[in-house]
Parts: sequence; structure tokens; C-alpha cells
Amino acid sequence: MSEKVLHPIDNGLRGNLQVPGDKSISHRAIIFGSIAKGKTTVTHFLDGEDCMRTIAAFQAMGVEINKNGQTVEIYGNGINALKEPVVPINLGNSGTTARLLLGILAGLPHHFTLYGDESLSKRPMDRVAIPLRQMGATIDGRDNGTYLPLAVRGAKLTSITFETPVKSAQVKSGVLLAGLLAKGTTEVVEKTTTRDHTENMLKAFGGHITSDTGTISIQGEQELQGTSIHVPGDISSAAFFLVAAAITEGSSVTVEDVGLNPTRTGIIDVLKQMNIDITVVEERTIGGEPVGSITVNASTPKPIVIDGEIIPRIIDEIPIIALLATQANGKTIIRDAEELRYKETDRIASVVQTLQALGANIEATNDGMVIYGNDTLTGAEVDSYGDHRIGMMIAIASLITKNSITLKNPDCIAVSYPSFFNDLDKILDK
Ligand SMILES: O=C(O)C1=C[C@@H](OP(=O)(O)O)[C@@H](O)[C@H](O)C1
Ligand SMILES: C=C(OP(=O)(O)O)C(=O)O
Repeated sequence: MSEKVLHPIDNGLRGNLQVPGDKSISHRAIIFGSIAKGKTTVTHFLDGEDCMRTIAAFQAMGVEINKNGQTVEIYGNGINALKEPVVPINLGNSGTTARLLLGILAGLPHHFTLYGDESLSKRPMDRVAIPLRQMGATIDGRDNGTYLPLAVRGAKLTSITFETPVKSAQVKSGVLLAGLLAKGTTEVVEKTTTRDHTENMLKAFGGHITSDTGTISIQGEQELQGTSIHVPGDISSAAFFLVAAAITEGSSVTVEDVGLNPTRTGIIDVLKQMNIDITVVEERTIGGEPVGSITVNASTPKPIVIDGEIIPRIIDEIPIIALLATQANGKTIIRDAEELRYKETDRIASVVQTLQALGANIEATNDGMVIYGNDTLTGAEVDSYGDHRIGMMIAIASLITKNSITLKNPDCIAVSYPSFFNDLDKILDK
């Protein structure tokens, strides 16, 4: 088992950096490029393990995809040209690949078998399998088709109106993608807005989709055209450095060219509410997504309550927000975040256990956590539990702990951020 010893820093963090491409947008660029007709070129693609799973899945269905560093060329022949793969599709650790792909497979006249790693095999797939079955697909698997491995027999789909019971962009996207293959108009109704990259990307490929007060409607049987997509920096990756700059004395860090889609910028709102010195300069719109630079200077965080509609807009940032809250001068409460229990780990349990091991005063609740603040963190031996965001949270914590941290299982960070430690090194004030 690999491990990494991480040392606290003497000086702050300083400088500018760019983070890799957005994971959600990178997945979708491959998916839409593969089901569109003609060539798609993706630049600043996230070279992480999860997005490579999406590429491999479409290659297994006969799509020609060539990757050269962060540039990917896809030669799509339309959704109906996707072939039956000869071998099972390995989804690795990627929930996004699993849920979005299921939507497409449901409407193809083929048989598919899907499996993932140990973590993904514990995550619920019925949240998307249930509406897809209603549309006409046959999906079976472990525990009555709740968990991977799954067998999918696609069919001619009929459109549905689906009121999603979970606050999940993956579920919304899975149903909308199936809607592309269904007769008529498929509707997804969501009570809380989740990231809308599927909707934006569909439009970039010439598709038609509307969104009106929580109802997203997609017409079936549309033909999409290949295009060029430039992927903005991932705000969920940037968040680790923004918090790092906030909690380390004397720091000033600017992350450039970060995606600022409003369904993703909850971290900026949280940092502002916590009195962190943060400036956002919006520079331009690329491929329908706003992009800008974010600067954070070291600050003392103020404790706050985080709940309600902001939760889906910070869902992947909650581990690093929890670390920030340990440095606040009072009690921070995070609630309405039960979805954290269905991530790569149960992130309520893994965040709380890890920060407790580092000396923080933090408690789990059913749907979130209470962080009491004013903590001096100590060193310890802690495990990422194979969860990339827990691994990165631990690495940022190590900048301010009294002694070194031994991080077990750091390799999982490559799922979303293979160059994480190199980028962190760039802003260390040596
Ligand atoms: O649609 C997406 O790209 C994602 C949606 C979120 O998951 P849920 O939809 O399960 O909340 C998020 O946690 C994940 O990292 C990426
Ligand atoms: C939850 C995440 O990803 P996924 O659901 O795609 O595995 C994440 O990146 O934090």
C-alpha cells in the first residue's frame, strides 16, 4: 500500500496557477462527441482516471477517440452507430460515467454489462435505473438491480416526466440522455437546481433543450453535430487551493481560468460568507460557460450555517469546507447534505473521522456535520479511504498541522487531479 509523508509549511502559499479541466464538462464532452455526427475536438480535457473511463467506454462501443495529452479528437457517427461491446465495461471509480452512460445504453438495441471498483459497487444505481426501466429498458444486477455489476438490455424508449427524488445532476443527466433516444418529450423535474452542464453541452452540439422553473424538457431523436469544446478549469479542484490560501498565514493565491458556472460557484459564496478575502474577476465566456480568475488571501474564517439550495452547488467541496471550518472562531453547521453519504466514501463519516484524527472538534449528523472551530490540528497517520477528495483535504490540512501527516492511499487523487501535488508545489513559498 502506498503512503506519502506530508510536512507542515513555514511560509505561506503565493502565486498564480491553473487547475486541470473540469471533470463534469470533460465527461460530457466525450459523451456528446461520441453520440454526435462528425469530428469533435476537446481541449484542456481532464486527464484524470475517471474521464479516461468514459473514453474507454465509448471506444468499446466502436467510437474512434484519439487523445494526445489534454487534447482529444472524437469521430462520432451518431448515437445509433454505437456498437454492442464484446467485453464488460469497467467504470472504475466514476459515478458520473456510470449514471450518464446508463442513460444512453438504455435506449440502444444492445446488451451491456457494467462493473466498477469496490467503492463504485457500493453506490446506488437504482436512482437512475428506476426511471430508465419506466422508459422501457431492462436493467438488472446485484440486489435487484440496485448496484453494479449491472446488465442492461436497451430498448425503444418512451418518454416520461420524472420528478427526481434526489438532488443529483447525474440522475437528471442520465434521464435526459435517455430522453434523446426516446419518442416524444422527456421531462425531468428537480426541486433544487443541480449543475447544468448536460443542458449547456447539448446546446453546444446543436441540440434543443429547455428549462423552466425546475422542469427540464428534451425532445427525443435529435441529431447532434460535432463541435469544438474548450474545458474550463475545475472549480472543485481550485477549491483546495482557495481554502489552502485562506488558512495559511501570509498567503495570496490566484487560480486562473476557472469555470464559474453559477450552478458550481457555491464555494465562492461560502468563502465570502465566511469573511475570506476573495476576489473574482470574470474574464470571458468559453463554450457557453463563464470563466474567470479567483484570488484568495489568508483570512480568519467566520463560522456560518450552510444548508438548503447551496448544497448541490458545493457538494464536492464540502470536505475542504469542513477543513476551513476547523479554523473558524466558532461553530459551523452543515446540513441538508445527506447526498454526501453516496459518494466515493460516505463523506460525512470519512470527513468527520479524518478531521477528528487530526485533532478537530467535529461531529457527524444524519445529513451533515457540526464543526466547533478554533482547532489546532496535529499530525497523524490517516487514510484517504480511496476517496480523492478526502486525500486532497488531508494534503491541504498537512500545511497547517503541528507535525507531519502520513497519508495512506494518496494515489486515488489521480481520479480527478493527477497533477495535484505538482501544482501545490508550484505555490509553496520556498
Ligand atoms: O454530474 C456530475 O458531473 C456530477 C454530479 C455530482 O454528483 P451527484 O449528481 O450524484 O450529486 C458530483 O458529486 C459529481 O462529482 C459530478
Ligand atoms: C462524487 C464525485 O464523482 P463521481 O460521482 O463521478 O464518482 C466527485 O468527484 O467528488
